[in-house]
Amino acid sequence: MTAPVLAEVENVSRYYGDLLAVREVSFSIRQGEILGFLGPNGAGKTTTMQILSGNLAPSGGRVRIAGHDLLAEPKPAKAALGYLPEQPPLYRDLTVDEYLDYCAALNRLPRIRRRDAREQAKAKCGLADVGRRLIGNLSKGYQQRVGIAQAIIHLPPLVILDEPTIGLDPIQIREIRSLVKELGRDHGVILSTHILPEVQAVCDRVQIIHKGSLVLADSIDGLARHLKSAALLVAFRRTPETAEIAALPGVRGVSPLPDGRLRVLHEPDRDPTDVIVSLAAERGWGLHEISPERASLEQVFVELVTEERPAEAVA
Ligand SMILES: Nc1ncnc2c1ncn2[C@@H]1O[C@H](COP(=O)(O)OP(=O)(O)OP(=O)(O)O)[C@@H](O)[C@H]1O
Repeated sequence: MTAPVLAEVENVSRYYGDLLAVREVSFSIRQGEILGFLGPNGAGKTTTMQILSGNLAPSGGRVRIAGHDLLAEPKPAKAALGYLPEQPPLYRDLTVDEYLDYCAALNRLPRIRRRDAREQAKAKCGLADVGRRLIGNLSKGYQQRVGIAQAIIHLPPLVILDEPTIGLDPIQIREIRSLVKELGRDHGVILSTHILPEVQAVCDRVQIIHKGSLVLADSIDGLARHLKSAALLVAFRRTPETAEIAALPGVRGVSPLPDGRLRVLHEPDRDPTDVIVSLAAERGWGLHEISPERASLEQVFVELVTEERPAEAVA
């Protein structure tokens, strides 16, 4: 059975004055998915997250959360989502328990359920031992856990996290990422980030936003496959002069690698594999490896966001 759709975003745009910060963005997320919303600084991630969470009105388009239109039926729509903004709304002078009680009340949980909700959220976020500590005295990593706990205290099906690991040290980053992954078991999660390995480590799907437009929507594996590499890795038993390979049609350059292989850069639509294979047989080069080089996710990201793409290119 297909999991229910938790959020549907249709052609959402947002202007700030004359600046079109988000341009006709559409996507959806189902229960059990962790969707990475990836983009460089200023791409429009926070604006999109604020719109999705009902904190900012779109200039155009529509958002439905758990089947409820966010503008027409804000109460049930907002009850179905939890939101961790880029700047978590923490009160430094409250204890963790006091703050989470307050958040439970804000989310209109019946008084009788608040204590259980607080304890469950603390348990999920690794906060069981710090309920009586002042938030201001906690480490940044623990403060972020409190931020996540407030987002899930009312058990929303959808959780939206805007840059949850920003400003954390490497150990805290690892802990928060594994917490996000755990959240993905019970909730649909939208994770906004500018860090590609974060998406790789945590998400099932990715959407790349650049200058307000989605430039790619794919699975994590699909993202890696998305850009065909325009280079071959070639190994011979008797390596020819690089000039011989460099002279082949479509070849842009040849560079020897430290492990003895050659990296043959070629024009994307002129793969010289067949020519190299037959020449190697003819000239006795002893070809024993020839394979396309796989672009790393970093390369894919850089290529996608540094080239201008028409809107139709969005998957
Ligand atoms: N309140 C605002 N008024 C005017 N322009 C804004 C406002 N908020 C954001 N912008 C602009 O809109 C664009 C998108 O910003 P947004 O914060 O959504 O991007 P982002 O991808 O979240 O980046 P970052 O990670 O740096 O926050 C940027 O050019 C930004 O300067």
